Amino acid sequence: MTEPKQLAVQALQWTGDSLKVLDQRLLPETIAYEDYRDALGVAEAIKTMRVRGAPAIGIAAAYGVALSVKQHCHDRSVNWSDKVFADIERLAASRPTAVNLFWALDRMKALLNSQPEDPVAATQALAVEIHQDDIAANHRIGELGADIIGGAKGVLTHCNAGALATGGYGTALGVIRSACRRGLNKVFAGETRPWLQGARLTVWELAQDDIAATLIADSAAAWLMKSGAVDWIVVGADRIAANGDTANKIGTYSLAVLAKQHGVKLMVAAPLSTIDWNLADGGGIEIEQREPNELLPDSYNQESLVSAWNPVFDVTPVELISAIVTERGVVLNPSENGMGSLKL
Ligand SMILES: CSC[C@H]1O[C@H](OP(=O)(O)O)[C@H](O)[C@@H]1O
Repeated sequence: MTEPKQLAVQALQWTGDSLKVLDQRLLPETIAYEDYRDALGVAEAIKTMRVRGAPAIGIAAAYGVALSVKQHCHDRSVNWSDKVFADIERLAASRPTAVNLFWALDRMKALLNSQPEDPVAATQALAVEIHQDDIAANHRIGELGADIIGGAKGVLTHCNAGALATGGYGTALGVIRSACRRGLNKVFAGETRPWLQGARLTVWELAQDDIAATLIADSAAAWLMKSGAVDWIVVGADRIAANGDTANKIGTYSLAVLAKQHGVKLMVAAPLSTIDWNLADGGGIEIEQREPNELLPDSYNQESLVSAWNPVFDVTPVELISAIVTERGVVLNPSENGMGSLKL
């Protein structure tokens, strides 16, 4: 079994005093990194989806806090931590659904409230730790997920839950990478309208690792399942409630309903930082609504009669999920077995 290689192109790179962010709006045609030195810039990079993907959003926010501390902590004229906590609120307001953002900010706030002797070094070290822990978690998730889907005829994934959405290696794509190293040779990716994370990011990312993927239109998923070509759907997550209900990219819920109809199993692959233990079920998950112009062709944008409804996540009830895979372990049939085995 060959060692997994780190994807050459990474969503985030910490330079020691700035955060380089790959602008994913430009992929796959253009690989361009932007350099951020303050929290406001990082918040904007998250809001505009230069960086996207639940774990990657959390990691970027952690670096944003470290940049804020570096920027403000030498300003002895005011209580510098007030400025940092104001920046933390701006980071928290960038996108609402991925709980990893708030999980990372809570860890940074707890560190700051402990009043470390060297807050610059301490916050940078924690941000790096969050980043590296995510990569390690993804490799573990990949292996545990591959143990389950081993021997699958084919796998369908949705959106991009890869190295581009995480610290590296990926969650759903981590499972696919690990399974491909064990012989999986049929991977399908949904285009994932309207932002096209599948068509622009997933098939491109997998190709960087010499993994061939077949792109399908989102509307072709049912016909693909009926053909018998796939026996698993593997996706990431943005927020998993305590009962296992899962928020993920819009279209995941319809894939789950279709999977049940066709005897296909659904796997959710996510680090523990994606589980919101404070939320009993998925009913309370805030679903991000993005601008209509991300969906509407430009020609319609001037037409007042034409509008667009653009929720960018949906919630899959736990009853439709066959396996939830985390770095701490796997829950099979979570609606029957519960999520307790994943809790500290
Ligand atoms: C590894 S989690 C990636 C997760 O985030 C994506 O959403 P977005 O591209 O809008 O940030 C999508 O839901 C993926 O499953």
